[in-house]
Amino acid sequence: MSFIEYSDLIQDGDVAIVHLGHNSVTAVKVHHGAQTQTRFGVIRHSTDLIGQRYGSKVTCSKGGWVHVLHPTPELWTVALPHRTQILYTTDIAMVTMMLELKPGSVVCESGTGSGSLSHAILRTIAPTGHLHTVEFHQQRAEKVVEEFKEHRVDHLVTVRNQDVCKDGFGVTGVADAVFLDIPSPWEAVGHAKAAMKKHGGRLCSFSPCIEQVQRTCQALTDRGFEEVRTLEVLLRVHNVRPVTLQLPDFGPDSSSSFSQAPEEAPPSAAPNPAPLKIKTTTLPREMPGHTGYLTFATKPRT
Ligand SMILES: C[S@@+](CC[C@H](N)C(=O)[O-])C[C@H]1O[C@@H](n2cnc3c(N)ncnc32)[C@H](O)[C@@H]1O
Repeated sequence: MSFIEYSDLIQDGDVAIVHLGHNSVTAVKVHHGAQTQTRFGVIRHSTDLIGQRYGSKVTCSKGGWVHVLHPTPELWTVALPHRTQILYTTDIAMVTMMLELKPGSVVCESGTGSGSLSHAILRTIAPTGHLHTVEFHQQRAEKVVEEFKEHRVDHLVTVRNQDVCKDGFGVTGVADAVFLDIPSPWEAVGHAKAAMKKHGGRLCSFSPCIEQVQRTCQALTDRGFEEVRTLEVLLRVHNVRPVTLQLPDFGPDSSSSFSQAPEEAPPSAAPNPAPLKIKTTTLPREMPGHTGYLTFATKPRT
């Protein structure tokens, strides 16, 4: 198992994602002899997991069952232990596209936080790219190093425990793209520019507040970045459901010859038309709210 390569069978040492039900997943480190408690009973790793195929339905000790899934960055985002606020897949998808990430890209990121975005970046830039990620909180930096090893993506990433606003990314002239998710991104714009390749690249900054966006846009413009754009991704999932529509009865057809002489028209005894059964969509009553603004910019060739 690795977050960047699929394997069929669950093996000792893997990190597997246990799907317990709708919106309920948990990550499990698989070890010979270990057990995991769930609300459906115990999962015994040696007999229930190791050697089974990813995707298998596993029956727990109380008779309930779960599915055991191969890890992906998307599943990790919903299963990971939160140390910070994290980026979710809706924003991550936009970031990946707008930063033009691809296999081989070199990316700088700060802060690393809980590593939600980092895992998605790593999957995209593998097998030849590299992520330089900077986190100034020591325990968070150590925890994410441990997780990158467990997920077998550590060869693609360098974690630096330093303040990006003071010390930068620790690399110069190598990055195709830079991503910032820190409280004062405008203080890191100069370091971001220095980390980027001479022939230019893309930058994204994620901020929850518009005041942060204003200062970041100003700093980007002052430093010669171009195509500065801010957007917000709001996901509206429509409910697809069957509806039955009663067709309206408009009375006798006015275009028929009877319409010229209404007194000659037969009484409209026609039965109501049969109701129409169709599938349609309705808007959600509630929508996930604001997460943050994504500001994108291009560093031109220098
Ligand atoms: C909101 S979290 C990032 C979450 C991350 N994008 C994810 O998806 O998991 C912000 C992180 O930035 C770190 N941070 C804040 N200011 C920093 C700085 N100047 N240098 C390095 N890290 C910083 C914080 O310690 C925190 O862990």
